[in-house]
Amino acid sequence: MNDFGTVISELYRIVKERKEKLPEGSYTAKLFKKGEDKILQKVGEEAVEVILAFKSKDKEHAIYETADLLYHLTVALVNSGITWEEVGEELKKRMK
Ligand SMILES: N=c1c2ncn([C@@H]3O[C@H](COP(=O)(O)OP(=O)(O)OP(=O)(O)O)[C@@H](O)[C@H]3O)c2ncn1[C@@H]1O[C@H](COP(=O)(O)O)[C@@H](O)[C@H]1O
Repeated sequence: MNDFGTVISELYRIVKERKEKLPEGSYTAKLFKKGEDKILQKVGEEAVEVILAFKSKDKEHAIYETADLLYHLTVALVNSGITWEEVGEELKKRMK
């Protein structure tokens, strides 16, 4: 069992570093170079893929596509200067 918070924080850190350094050969850097419209388009595409994966009732496929969406959401968050901690705070506020 991994600690989801640790994994998502580490992913955020790596993605942020890619934005700052824009290394050659990095898919993440390529997304940042293409800009916001491309990043948000990928979030939309991956969301549709998540829906299709859940409809397929294939658990492994659903997990794979959910991870893809979370990665692309992380890129969108970094691009907008929003942290997963801020999203977590919003979720916490809703807890009853
Ligand atoms: N978690 C991911 C991750 N999930 C998915 N992907 C990439 O997302 C892409 C999605 O595939 P698609 O077929 O939808 O897109 P595509 O046709 O390749 O490209 P587009 O023209 O549609 O953008 C694939 O190239 C995957 O490799 C990811 N790429 C990177 N990461 C993380 O980001 C970090 C930095 O990686 P680099 O981008 O390689 O530096 C890595 O350490 C990982 O932790």
